[in-house]
Amino acid sequence: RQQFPPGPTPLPLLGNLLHLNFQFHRDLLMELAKTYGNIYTLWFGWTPVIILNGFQAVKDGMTTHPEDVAGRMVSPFLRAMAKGKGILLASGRSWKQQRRFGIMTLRNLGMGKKGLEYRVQEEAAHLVELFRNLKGRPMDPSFPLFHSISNVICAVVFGYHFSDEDKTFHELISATEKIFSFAGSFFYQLYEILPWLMCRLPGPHKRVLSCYDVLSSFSRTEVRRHVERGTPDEPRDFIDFYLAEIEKSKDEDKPKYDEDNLVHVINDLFLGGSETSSTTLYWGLLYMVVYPDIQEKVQKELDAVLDPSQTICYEHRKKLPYTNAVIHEIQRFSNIVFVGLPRVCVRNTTLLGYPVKKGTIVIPNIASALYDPEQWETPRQFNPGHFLDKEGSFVNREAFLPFSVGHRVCLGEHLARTELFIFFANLLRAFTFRLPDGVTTINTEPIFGGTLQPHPYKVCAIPR
Ligand code: HEM
Repeated sequence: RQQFPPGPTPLPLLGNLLHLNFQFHRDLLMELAKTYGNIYTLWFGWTPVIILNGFQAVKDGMTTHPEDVAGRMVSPFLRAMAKGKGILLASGRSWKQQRRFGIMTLRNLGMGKKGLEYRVQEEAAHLVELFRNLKGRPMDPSFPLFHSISNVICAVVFGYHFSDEDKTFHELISATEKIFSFAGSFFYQLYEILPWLMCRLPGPHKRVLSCYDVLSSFSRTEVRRHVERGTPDEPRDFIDFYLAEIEKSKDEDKPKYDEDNLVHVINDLFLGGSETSSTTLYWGLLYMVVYPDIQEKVQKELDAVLDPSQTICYEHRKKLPYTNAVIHEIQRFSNIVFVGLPRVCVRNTTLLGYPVKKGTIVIPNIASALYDPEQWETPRQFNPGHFLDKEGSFVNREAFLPFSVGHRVCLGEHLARTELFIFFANLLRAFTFRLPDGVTTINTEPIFGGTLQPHPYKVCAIPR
């Protein structure tokens, strides 16, 4: 223990798990920093985990020696799921290659008339139509949001999008939801501590592994379909680009690209790209209902700047500082990825002055940056003013790190920002969101899972 930054005394076998009530709760982690400082150690059973707390510690820890902390923790459960392949749960050379290829291909797909932005606009228009057909009747927007956002990634990766009724699509969405809600649960923790036992026992962990297999077998079928169709002259979607790369690298000694990796990259894009943006928008509509004055101010700005039928582009954010500030505040305040994804040191290094050995797990507590009292005027209040100066112009804030920071910063950040802006602006231009008649209270506390989710709620989308 003496080799590590300080921390609460661990118990034999369980370490600090009792302290933590078997979960990494953002507020508890921030509370512990008051006693042990902005870098401290917790024991997860026999495994030490270093926590970085507060904007400065998260930023310095992830960017001073970014290469050294770029490994991903591949715990027994995550290994059983993705086998260290793809991007999200991979490390080392393979991760670097897959990530670089993913970024480059998303950039290529972003260009041209029918690029990523066009896909987002198309899905946002479809969602507006769907809400309009409800004619202001109460509805839970969670599923339609999830559907539209994951259809963006489907169009990009598979080259087509699913209809509202498609059975396969419903299966994929349900599998994704189950995977996310399992993360961090009691059985998940148990699997991490006793993998040799849990992998032999039935239970929710086995059902979630089958959900991941549902995703993988769908991705595999799509890859096969593309292979049978043959490589087109002009690649049309992510799979076309990747298959062309497999062809190019097949004569190398150690080919960098293969179908197995492709399946896991597709899963990562689907998992990373659907739940996150749609949950943020789900929070966004909830906050608009809770703060009708903010909703009204956004609508006034949209009406003043945009024609009613004008297609909304990401570029419009520059003329819509208040709307842009509200979207940033939705992301900051909802803090959906709460403590962030654990990293692993890939070599011996130093972290904020402490020597740290290769293989040590580090958690950059993103919530502590987004709620850092030294960085934000009113960290625990929903306040779009955090992103506005005295003249009402938009200001970027360094401590705004919902996509994390360093070498593993979110690969879909640009796509996510485009989605949030275009969906939010389209929805608020077309509708006023309010609670159904007779409903007077709404719960704004999060449910802890793979991401922080709002409690299910209903709203009426009243056409404007
Ligand atoms: C509001 C939306 C989103 C948020 C808040 C978010 C947040 C994050 C965070 C915090 C990480 C972990 C970074 C780290 O390890 O330090 C991450 C990784 C990742 N995200 Fe996102 N993300 C969002 C949307 C997306 C989208 C739309 C895509 C797909 C195009 C995506 C794909 C990924 C992938 C593949 C990784 C793994 C990167 C790696 O390990 O190298 N994300 N994201």
